[in-house]
Amino acid sequence: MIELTGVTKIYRSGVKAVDNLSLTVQSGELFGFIGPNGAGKSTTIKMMVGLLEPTSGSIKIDGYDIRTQPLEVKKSIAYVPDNPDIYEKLTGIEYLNFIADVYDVPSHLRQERLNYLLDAFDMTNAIGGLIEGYSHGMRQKTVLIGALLHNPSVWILDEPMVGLDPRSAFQLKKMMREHCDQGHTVFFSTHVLEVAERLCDRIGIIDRGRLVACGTLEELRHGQRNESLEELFLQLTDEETVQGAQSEQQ
Ligand SMILES: Nc1ncnc2c1ncn2[C@@H]1O[C@H](COP(=O)(O)OP(=O)(O)OP(=O)(O)O)[C@@H](O)[C@H]1O
Repeated sequence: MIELTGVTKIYRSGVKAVDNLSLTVQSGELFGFIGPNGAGKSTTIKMMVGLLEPTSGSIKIDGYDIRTQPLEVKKSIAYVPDNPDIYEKLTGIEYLNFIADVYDVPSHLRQERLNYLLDAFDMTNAIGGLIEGYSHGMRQKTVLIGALLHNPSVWILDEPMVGLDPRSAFQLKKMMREHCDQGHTVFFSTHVLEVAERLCDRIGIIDRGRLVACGTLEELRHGQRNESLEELFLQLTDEETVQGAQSEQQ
């Protein structure tokens, strides 16, 4: 379960990247987080995983507060950043063993999970090679495998499908769904609205740091028409529409 309450982030530059964001993702839910470039998705995610400190507000993951119980949170989560920048001078398997050591994954479980994940992402043959020789997609898959190795309950993934080939993307989406069906939680950001539309139980739309909509697709449509998520997204994040609605309320 993920709980954000009144979370705001103002960077030193003065940019308010996230503005009083509150949302809850229940256990068993697959939650998609979408928004235009620069809307505040990665900033929100970095605060959820403890890489950035919120200016105000609180964040709890599986009941643990990221500010006061950061280690408990980090044991409970898988984090995949928006860019797979990893140690190039290691081989894939050296990197994964390093991550498994950091997370204290026992050796018998380590081998079992490695075999499963390497096979699932078609990386078994490549994992002995140096990361500097990997393509973007291979690096992304190595990061994903590392993030899932300690079998965390809450997956927090920043644009995880970028660079993945169709088979790997399919595999990841299947694993995300299965993880939630087992009662766990997945929160991921994406620009691919069709994926969010088809995969997610609920969707949050962030624009200029504010959560402008949150709910099931049906709820986002307000029960009115059969609008696609793309149409809803364009309406909700259109500057003129938003300004018009705001001035009507005043
Ligand atoms: N380290 C930083 N210092 C100052 N401002 C930042 C920093 N990182 C992000 N920002 C600003 O915060 C705002 C939100 O950025 P963020 O990266 O969270 O957006 P995003 O929704 O993830 O965007 P994208 O879809 O392009 O990845 C933007 O205005 C961005 O310029």
